[in-house]
Amino acid sequence: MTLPPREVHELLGTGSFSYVFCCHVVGIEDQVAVKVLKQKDMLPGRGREAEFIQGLRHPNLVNVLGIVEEGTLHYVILELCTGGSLQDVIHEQEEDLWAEMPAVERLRAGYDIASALDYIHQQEILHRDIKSGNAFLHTPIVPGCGCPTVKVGDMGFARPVSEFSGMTQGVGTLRYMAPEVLSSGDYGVSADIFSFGILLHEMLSGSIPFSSKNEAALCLAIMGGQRPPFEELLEIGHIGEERLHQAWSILQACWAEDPDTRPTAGQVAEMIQELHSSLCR
Ligand SMILES: Nc1ncnc2c1ncn2[C@@H]1O[C@H](COP(=O)(O)OP(=O)(O)OP(=O)(O)O)[C@@H](O)[C@H]1O
Repeated sequence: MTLPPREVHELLGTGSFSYVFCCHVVGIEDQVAVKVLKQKDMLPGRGREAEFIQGLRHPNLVNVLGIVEEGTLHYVILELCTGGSLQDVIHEQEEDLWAEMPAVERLRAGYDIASALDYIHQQEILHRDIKSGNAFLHTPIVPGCGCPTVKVGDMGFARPVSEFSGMTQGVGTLRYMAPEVLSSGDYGVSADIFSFGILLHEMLSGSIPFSSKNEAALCLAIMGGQRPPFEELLEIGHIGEERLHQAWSILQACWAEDPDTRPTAGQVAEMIQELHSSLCR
């Protein structure tokens, strides 16, 4: 399938591996994001794996609408998200809209990501790069109107999980990496749960995970059992002591040292939903 861009509107952003443009493409009415890859080998998945990724459909995923190889040009056609990444809105936007976002909405946003993870894990796919830079707001934040739908994107490192062998190649983003990924041992879907725990803490607290550490110190800290601090969670606002501790236990379960004791994405989604409902009462 080829879907050449019909009209290129604007550069949405650049990543380490790509340039992303807002475009109209032949055969799709809505505007899309076209991610032009700097290197061919960064195309998500290969062969059967690419089919896997294109077949994924979930309301909390940046759905992949096409993967195109045309001569020297390699690009991925994605659902367009106009609200920026969570990394942008939490740490980089001047308006500080995230600081105003109520705890209940931050939890809802966390639920969106856990639901997407639950779905891809059920399809036996491991994301391998869960972080705030890879979670996108479908539409921009409108002050006082809650958090727009969050969609998990960037499946560049995603791979199908084989029942019989765990992954051994450590990929992802250091500050979100599970200890077993850093130590290059076998890892599986529970490594995504660890990264999700770090991301959820970032969403609830508004703090950059392990902000002051250099790479070597960061590796040692994570492998030595260090995690983001409880005190930063107090930034979530007044949700009461019991709920604060409930949120803390969800985080601790996700980033447990032993991957086998971490909850599944479905269980995490349920725990977040329970806490969210108690805040809505
Ligand atoms: N679906 C999308 N809709 C709108 N903008 C997008 C979309 N996907 C990516 N972008 C924009 O393009 C930028 C780069 O995308 P992305 O982070 O996925 O690239 P990458 O090459 O995988 O880089 P990195 O590994 O550094 O994150 C994002 O920060 C965002 O601004």
